[in-house]
Amino acid sequence: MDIAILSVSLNVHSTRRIVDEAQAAGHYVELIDHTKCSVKLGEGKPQIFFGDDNVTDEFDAIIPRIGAKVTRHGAAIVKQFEMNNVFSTARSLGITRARNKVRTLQIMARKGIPIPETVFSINPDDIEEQIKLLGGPPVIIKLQEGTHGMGVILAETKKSAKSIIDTLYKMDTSILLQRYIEEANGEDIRIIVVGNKVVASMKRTSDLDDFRSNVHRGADTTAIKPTAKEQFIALNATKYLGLGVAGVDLMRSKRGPVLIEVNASPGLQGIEGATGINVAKHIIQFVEKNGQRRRK
Ligand SMILES: Nc1ncnc2c1ncn2[C@@H]1O[C@H](COP(=O)(O)OP(=O)(O)OP(=O)(O)O)[C@@H](O)[C@H]1O
Repeated sequence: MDIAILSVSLNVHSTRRIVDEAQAAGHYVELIDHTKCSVKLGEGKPQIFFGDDNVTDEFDAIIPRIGAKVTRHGAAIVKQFEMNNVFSTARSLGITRARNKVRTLQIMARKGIPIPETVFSINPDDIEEQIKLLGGPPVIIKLQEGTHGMGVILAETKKSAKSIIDTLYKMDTSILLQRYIEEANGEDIRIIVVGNKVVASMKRTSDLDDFRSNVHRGADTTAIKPTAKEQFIALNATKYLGLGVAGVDLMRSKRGPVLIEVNASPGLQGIEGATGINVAKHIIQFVEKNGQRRRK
């Protein structure tokens, strides 16, 4: 097959892993930097260019690894490949939905997937009420589009919560407020779903002096077998968002597992290291099953 990885650089570990596994399986694989792609619409079939190269009909499948900073343009490029009937491991709608935590949680709430008690608002006159809706402090304050744990704040008192929330509202920053799941003890669970199957799972445990369990924040990782309920949540969340490949983050709260967020381009280094599972190979096998080989 001819496969394009949509990623900004081959120096990204996860991109490299996917390229290596695709080549090992005998596929032709090309790195397409979506930030250097243009689309021409108008007369005839829409054309996709990578620099000067017309890549409209070059690939049987694409694997998007769209970073946080260029989600909108990246998703538009994915959409164009989709509209031209090229298989993608992530639908463009899924990429944009997963990018925004409020959007993700709204969809999960409608579908009955358990999530932490969450409030979103932009009203600075009503902050005490909003904190009360979560049962009072401590509360978690999150940027709607943060990554790697940046933009996740624990406010332990009403005073600090009020001043932080007020500042962020006045700076026109989109945030959400969440109950602090203290009982999780700084642990969360990352489940990797590939094509409707749970292929790998790990527990991430935060550093002693941090509540955030992101690998980028120095969390420890161990392989786990998720419970049947956790697997159910991960598989359904991925399906509802429209993603073929996803990293689903859960926390174990006192009322059971709750979904924190879904990542459309999950990092592979942490999970492959913790579990010894070749996740990149699973992704390539998923592409082999679903990509339409073009007639040349
Ligand atoms: N409601 C909460 N209660 C307690 N801890 C939380 C809560 N929400 C998030 N955390 C902690 O903060 C970490 C980062 O949160 P979250 O995953 O929402 O942010 P992120 O910046 O999008 O991270 P990533 O880029 O890895 O997905 C989580 O891994 C978890 O350890």
